[in-house]
Amino acid sequence: GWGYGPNNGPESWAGEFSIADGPRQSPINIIPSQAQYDASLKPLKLKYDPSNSNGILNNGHSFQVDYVDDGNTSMLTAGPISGIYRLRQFHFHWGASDDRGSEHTVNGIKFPCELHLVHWNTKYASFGEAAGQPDGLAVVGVFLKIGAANPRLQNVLDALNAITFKGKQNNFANFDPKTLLPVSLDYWTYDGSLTTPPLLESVTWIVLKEPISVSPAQMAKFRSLLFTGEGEAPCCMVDNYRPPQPLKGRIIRSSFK
Ligand SMILES: NS(=O)(=O)c1ccc(O)c(NC(=O)NCCCCO)c1
Ligand SMILES: [Zn+2]
Repeated sequence: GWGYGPNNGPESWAGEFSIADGPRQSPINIIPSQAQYDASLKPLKLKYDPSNSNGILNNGHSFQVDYVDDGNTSMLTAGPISGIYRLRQFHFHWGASDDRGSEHTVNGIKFPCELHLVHWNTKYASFGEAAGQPDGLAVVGVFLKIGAANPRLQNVLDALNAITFKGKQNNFANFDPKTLLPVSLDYWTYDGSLTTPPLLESVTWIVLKEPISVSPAQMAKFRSLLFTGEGEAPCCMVDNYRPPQPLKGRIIRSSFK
């Protein structure tokens, strides 16, 4: 199956997923000077209920924290979207070293890690249905930048010891993902896709301008995970990022001047 290795990585995904060469693929390189300020863009409204957190899973590509999404208790509204989008999960992408790891880049700069908070449009009946619709998903992307240790990350990182191997999951209760957001919710937004197969072109991307901090020691915790399952030859879960894709005429809008 697809992955991030030399034989099954992003350069090979078009073989099985032809949309990989589609018109609205993600991630992209964001050039702030070329983004268009849109005064009609509203501030993001995020309302999360920590009691909805429903476990942490090593899915063999990243790890994700899943949320109960059978009600409108954890949701994203306003910003560039209309209607209510429910939080489904959050996950990260990171590098083998601090000089790479993010999926979106800014003026060609790679960050060591990128957080994705995944939401789906409640005009559809489920995440799965929404994922196939052009306005089905909204993902908030947050860059992590090397600096002081981030205490907000620590609960998540401490939970990784129990999910080293692909397929491992554990309880992860009462976590408010709002605590992972930076002070400013200024954002860039554009129409894009899932950054992993099936690469569906159903994502309104909302990338925050302000990064959050992560220390080198905390980055090492991300890199302690494995792509591989128990009993398999171990392969470190690192460099699980897709590089930037062609913009193909898309406009990036900014919520800020
Ligand atoms: N990186 S992303 O654009 O925010 C993103 C958000 C939600 C997703 O569902 C995926 N991709 C996905 O689920 N692929 C199926 C198997 C993956 C592991 O089971 C990617
Ligand atoms: Zn992602």
